[in-house]
Amino acid sequence: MKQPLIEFKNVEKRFGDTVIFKDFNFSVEEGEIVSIIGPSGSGKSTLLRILMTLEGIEGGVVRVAGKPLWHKDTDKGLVPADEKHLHEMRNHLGMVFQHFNLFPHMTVKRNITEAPMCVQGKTKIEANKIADELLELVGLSDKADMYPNSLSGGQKQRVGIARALAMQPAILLLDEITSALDPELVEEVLDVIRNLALKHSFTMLLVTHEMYFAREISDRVCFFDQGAIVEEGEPETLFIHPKEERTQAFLKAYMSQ
Ligand SMILES: Nc1ncnc2c1ncn2[C@@H]1O[C@H](COP(=O)(O)OP(=O)(O)OP(=O)(O)O)[C@@H](O)[C@H]1O
Repeated sequence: MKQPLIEFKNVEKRFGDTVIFKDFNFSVEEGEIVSIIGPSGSGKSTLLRILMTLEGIEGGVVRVAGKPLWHKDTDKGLVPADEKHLHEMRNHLGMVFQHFNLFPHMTVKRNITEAPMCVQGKTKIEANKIADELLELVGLSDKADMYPNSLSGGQKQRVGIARALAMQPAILLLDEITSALDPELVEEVLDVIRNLALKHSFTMLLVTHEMYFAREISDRVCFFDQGAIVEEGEPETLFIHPKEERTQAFLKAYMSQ
């Protein structure tokens, strides 16, 4: 059987005494576009942060491309896989953050070429070629030599997407990428993601509050509450005929906004 690209198995995650995930199971197959929706504080961002090993776990297994991110040590409990292995895993994942996280002292182009050169050992010529193609993809070829602080929020986020794609990841993780934007800038960013989904068949895992967008582009939508998937399914089924009361109440509140 084909391995999922991402797999959480019986995962436990706590912050101090607060349990975020208990016996949590979740997976994403290659080629799938999965959206996670749900109320604030339900653990959606934590899920992505665990994948990026920005957060640890207390139990269970998280696998990326079939390989675990942590292993068990008899004295220390769960410890991250060695740096070489994590480095390899991170190459499978590209993350776009809510607040862009661009390097302010680097030009747009350098923001995109930095990781391919420093992490993947690409030459400047190779990295520049990738950056030029990606800047074209996100419609910002004319901004290559500008610095992030001279761009609009929507343009910054499009650079954020290009930067994540520059590492040629197998999956793109998108953490509420439009929630820090003024409403008139949201569509230009969503258009880039639409294009990736429709024309490039990219595997994606999105945490989003953009319900209409999740419904439009996802293969599967998961409604998350209190660290658990309450309900999941194809968007048309989940959005039109949610079974669970919690899903119904959440969608009613969000879709009427
Ligand atoms: N570093 C941390 N230390 C302690 N608690 C944390 C930490 N990070 C997150 N939490 C808590 O974990 C819970 C889940 O947070 P998370 O950010 O994953 O939720 P979310 O569903 O993404 O919320 P939102 O939609 O508001 O971004 C929240 O109760 C949050 O306060």
